[in-house]
Amino acid sequence: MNQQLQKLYDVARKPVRRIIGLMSGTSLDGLDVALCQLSGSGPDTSVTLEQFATVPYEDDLKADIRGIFAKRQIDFESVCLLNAYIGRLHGRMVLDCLRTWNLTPADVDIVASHGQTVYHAPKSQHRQDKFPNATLQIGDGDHVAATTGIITLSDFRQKHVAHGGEGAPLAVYGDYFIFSKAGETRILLNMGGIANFTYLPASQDASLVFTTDTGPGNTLLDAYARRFLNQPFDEHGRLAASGHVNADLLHALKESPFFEAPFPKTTGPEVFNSEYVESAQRQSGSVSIPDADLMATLVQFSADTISDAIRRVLPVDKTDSSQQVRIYMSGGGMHNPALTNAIKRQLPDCSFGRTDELGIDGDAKEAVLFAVLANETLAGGSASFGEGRSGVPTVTMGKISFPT
Ligand SMILES: Nc1ncnc2c1ncn2[C@@H]1O[C@H](COP(=O)(O)OP(=O)(O)OP(=O)(O)O)[C@@H](O)[C@H]1O
Ligand SMILES: CC(=O)N[C@H]1[C@@H]2OC[C@@H](O2)[C@@H](O)[C@@H]1O[C@H](C)C(=O)O
Repeated sequence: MNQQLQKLYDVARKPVRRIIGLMSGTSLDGLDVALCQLSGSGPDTSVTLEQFATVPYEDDLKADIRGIFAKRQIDFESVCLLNAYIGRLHGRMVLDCLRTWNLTPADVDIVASHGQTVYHAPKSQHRQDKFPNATLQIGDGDHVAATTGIITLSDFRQKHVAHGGEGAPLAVYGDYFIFSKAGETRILLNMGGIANFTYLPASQDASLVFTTDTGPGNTLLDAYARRFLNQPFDEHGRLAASGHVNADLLHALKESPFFEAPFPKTTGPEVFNSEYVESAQRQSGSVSIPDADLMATLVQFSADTISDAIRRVLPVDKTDSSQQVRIYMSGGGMHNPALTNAIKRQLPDCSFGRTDELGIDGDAKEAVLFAVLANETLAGGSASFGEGRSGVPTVTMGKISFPT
């Protein structure tokens, strides 16, 4: 037998596994590296976050990725080169983190690598009958495995698509196992480039849980922070806080059919980008509003569409205290008070916290998710999310790369 297969078998049978989860999201800020200890599987999964780091991307890498990111027409050679380059780079970033943490690759069982999403095209968006839902992540797992010497699971989204899903959001598969609690309805709200939430009812009924994207989180705010401030983001939402919401523009921004579509659904910067904003500005006669007003309106747009989506799952009876809902925030948007305060104003019946209070640093949550998905593929696989449910297929995800 191939010795690597034996190793994989041994890892799957270990009582406790050490898995490094890697996530590089739509914000292109860097690679999130989460060293996790995992035991059990399915609803019995237990995860401890041992170490976490975000390794920032250099400006030239950001520019290279932006050259192909979420664009319909690109230089195809760049995709080919970046696929190998990002895989090797992520591998080297893992090695750097391990050195900082005084660990060696031999101390780690598995790397779980999301890669870099470069294009996301659910059928609702591409609207071409003969093609299924589609999504593409690059940064090939063989390069991560060969660079680190650690068995790597990668490309988690394709199996989801193969079973009729949109390849995202996958958060439900981790959130349900780690964060659901009998007797408390929880909403796990992640505000990255795109915002999404997982609904975890107090009943813990697996057939009711789901994750859905809600629309833009920070992606439009970042695009205009680069333009207006020459900064990667509007620190603490200061520019937004100094402006006024333009009601006509806000109304035009909310016109996309995405917001009316049923859950679960996904989107990306392929739809919500500066062309989208410019078109809404033309439509609403707000092309020359001050920079601060545009930023304030974009924050309100993210906050309203997040709150509107969450409101759809809130219990109707507000007087029943057992039905109170707590929202646990994660992702970079939780650091932007202009955004979080606007959401809190829209959802006065909910209480708010961060996933940190549940033991997982909100900045690390998505990287931890991929460690949990890898754990499930190796050691679990029997948990069901309700047969035949649209958008939440019962599958395990990730392709296996041996280092040699
Ligand atoms: N101090 C801050 N003030 C304002 N915004 C912030 C701050 N810190 C982080 N952010 C926002 O968070 C973003 C990074 O968020 P995160 O790392 O969660 O995104 P991501 O993982 O790339 O996105 P996605 O979940 O869509 O893949 C930044 O680009 C910025 O918009
Ligand atoms: C295609 C893709 O990369 N989608 C990301 C993105 O970032 C946030 C949101 O859009 C979410 O749907 C997803 O990532 C998280 C980790 C998920 O799958 O749950």
